[in-house]
Amino acid sequence: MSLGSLEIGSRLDAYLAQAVAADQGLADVAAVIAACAEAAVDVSEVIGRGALGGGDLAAQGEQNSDGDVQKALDVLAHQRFTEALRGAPVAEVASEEAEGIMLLNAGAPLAVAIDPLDGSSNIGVNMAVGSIFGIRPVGATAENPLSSFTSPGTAQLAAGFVTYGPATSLVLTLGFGTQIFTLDRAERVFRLTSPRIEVVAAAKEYAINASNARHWDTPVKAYIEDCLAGSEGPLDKNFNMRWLGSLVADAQRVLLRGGVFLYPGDNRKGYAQGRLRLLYEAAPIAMLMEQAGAAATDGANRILDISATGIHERVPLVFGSSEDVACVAKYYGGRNAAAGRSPLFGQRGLMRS
Ligand SMILES: O=P(O)(O)OC[C@H]1O[C@](O)(COP(=O)(O)O)[C@@H](O)[C@@H]1O
Ligand SMILES: [Mg+2]
Ligand SMILES: [Mg+2]
Repeated sequence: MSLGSLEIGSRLDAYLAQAVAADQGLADVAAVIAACAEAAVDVSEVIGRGALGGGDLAAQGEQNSDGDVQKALDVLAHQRFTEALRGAPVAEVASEEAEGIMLLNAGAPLAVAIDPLDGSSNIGVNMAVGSIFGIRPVGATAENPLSSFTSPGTAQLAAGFVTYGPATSLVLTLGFGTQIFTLDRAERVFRLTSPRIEVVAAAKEYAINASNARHWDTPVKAYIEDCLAGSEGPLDKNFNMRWLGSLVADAQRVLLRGGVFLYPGDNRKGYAQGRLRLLYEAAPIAMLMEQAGAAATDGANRILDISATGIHERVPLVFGSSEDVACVAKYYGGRNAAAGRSPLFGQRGLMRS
């Protein structure tokens, strides 16, 4: 489907109506997106009031499924999103903030994986956070709700994330390109502001939490060492580095400016598969990236081809400009960018350690 005559500034509901008019099969998906958008407007208002809201959004509570301490805003966003999804054609929800699969409307056709509040370490310091969702058909085995979530990311019908930053934006795909909508706060509606994102094939910016450098595996150490070498190294370009501590904000920058994001597996206890979760972080972001001409891999496999076996499963995640991601994948394959230097990992100081 193409966007037809929709203009910049069109409301999200008009966009969804046009999608449904072109393909009736998208009606349920559109209803779920509208529910997520409604919840996002409420969450955005709470975040926008900040300390004036009367409560401490960073107040710590219980541990979630992953062992992270939940903050008040994690819980509030989880409640608001699941409440909105209850009013949509959703049978099952896999949320970061709930241990098991939540059963909503029996017999409904869709299942949703959500990270209600992404970038939790930014709560309370007035920095960007977000919400991420991936929408899938309910699995073949109704008695086994997990079956809705064990198909590969290619089964997703739509995916999106909301960034609560200086502006609140909704980055969305229904499988025909990636669009960005911006929240019109006065009217409490999202309006189309970027009809078709096209990520540049290569850029000079990478994002990684460098404080973990000593724990990285050889391919990641080699790649980052070569980034740091700039134009004097095999990659032959000078890089900039950004790490916002919020996957959605880093992903939005990559969509708009290109570059590469890495959260690899590392040698810390519990981090063999990195930190990010396949169902409600990596798979939705991967769909948005691919729909914008970018790529996402775990180093060896396309993220969208990977199937989860549990709802909170982690996966090493590298995404961004297609040539940059392909370059990182070469390092994982034991080669680096410099022709004739393979196998290379004994040649450079960092790699000999
Ligand atoms: O603190 P670290 O290890 O740099 O991890 C940061 C990453 O963790 C996350 O905060 C994980 O998401 P949650 O906040 O939803 O748990 C990402 O948004 C971010 O990219
Ligand atoms: Mg997250
Ligand atoms: Mg979260």
